[in-house]
Amino acid sequence: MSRFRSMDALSHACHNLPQPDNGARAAIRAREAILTKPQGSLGTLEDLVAWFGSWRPLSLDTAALCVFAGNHGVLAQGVSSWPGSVTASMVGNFDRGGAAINQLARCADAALHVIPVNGLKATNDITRAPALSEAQFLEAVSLGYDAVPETCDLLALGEMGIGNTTVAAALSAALFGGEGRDWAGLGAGLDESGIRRKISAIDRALALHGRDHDPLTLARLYGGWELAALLGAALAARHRRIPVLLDGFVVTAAVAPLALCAEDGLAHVRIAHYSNEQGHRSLSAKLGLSPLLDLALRLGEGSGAALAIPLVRAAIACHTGMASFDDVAIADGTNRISAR
Ligand SMILES: Cc1cc2ncn([C@H]3O[C@H](COP(=O)(O)O)[C@@H](O)[C@H]3O)c2cc1C
Ligand SMILES: O=C(O)c1cccnc1
Repeated sequence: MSRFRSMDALSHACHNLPQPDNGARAAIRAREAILTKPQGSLGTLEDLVAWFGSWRPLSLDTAALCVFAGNHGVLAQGVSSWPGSVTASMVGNFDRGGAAINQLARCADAALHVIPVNGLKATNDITRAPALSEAQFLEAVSLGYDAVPETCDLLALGEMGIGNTTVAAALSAALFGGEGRDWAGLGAGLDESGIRRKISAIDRALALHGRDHDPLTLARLYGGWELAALLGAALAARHRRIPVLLDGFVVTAAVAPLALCAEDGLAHVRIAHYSNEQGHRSLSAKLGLSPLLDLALRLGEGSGAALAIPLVRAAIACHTGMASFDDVAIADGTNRISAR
């Protein structure tokens, strides 16, 4: 039985969210100002620690990286240069430790959880029918919600699903406006004719389902198994006050409906990097979020999210480990460091 038994129950959970602790944030900002450095000189690290500390205490013992995998009926429209069987092959590769994400998770000291959704059986083709029924959508959101480890201080999110840049583009267009050509990118490597098929598939899906639905229904109509699970995981993290690092275009599109359900619905997330997938910059701008890194990645899997975990660790280490100007004055007797 799904945790969320109806769209209303899910909608209620998306509209009633814990809020950041603004007192904790202000205390962090105040301490930042007395640490032994010029004001503001740690830039985005100062923003990161204030963000993290508005959700939970400043220690990062356990980082978890959840990668959800799913397949897509829209592949029948020739929108990817890879067959759907590659999704299962890559899940096997993740399990054996041979993928990029295995190496990046290890470098980040993050526990990698790979979660195939619906036995990797595909959604409907969104050019012909809703991606998922309500029951299927609720099942996938619930699975994602329950996949977030009980004990983790930071959650990074990734995905694997051949064809999923097409459904992420369609969902982005449905949520924020525009056509296929505004949101379709190269995905895992498409040629000219492939891009034309992708744009056409997105436009036909938009014509079929329309945009005049609530954000969760749009996620159900256009998204897919792993996108719904990602939304559930981001929602669980919010309810448990766990900060979240999003990966690239697909993960950002998957959780974007939360931002439209409630003002500040994504206050607990940061986008880890600018993906080179076309559409990610506009999507980040629509959400009012500035990605942390710009490394020209266009992989998915959670690669960018894993790379940003050490930044959060670094931000917390500076804030908690640095001496204040008063500490220095006391330690060396008289020599207070001060501006002339
Ligand atoms: C070998 C391989 C490994 C990947 N790892 C992530 N993706 C990425 O590419 C897919 C999306 O691209 P599209 O929409 O064009 O199919 C997703 O699985 C995404 O995670 C991969 C793709 C391939 C082929
Ligand atoms: O940014 C992404 O999420 C992405 C980019 C290319 C391929 N798959 C995913």
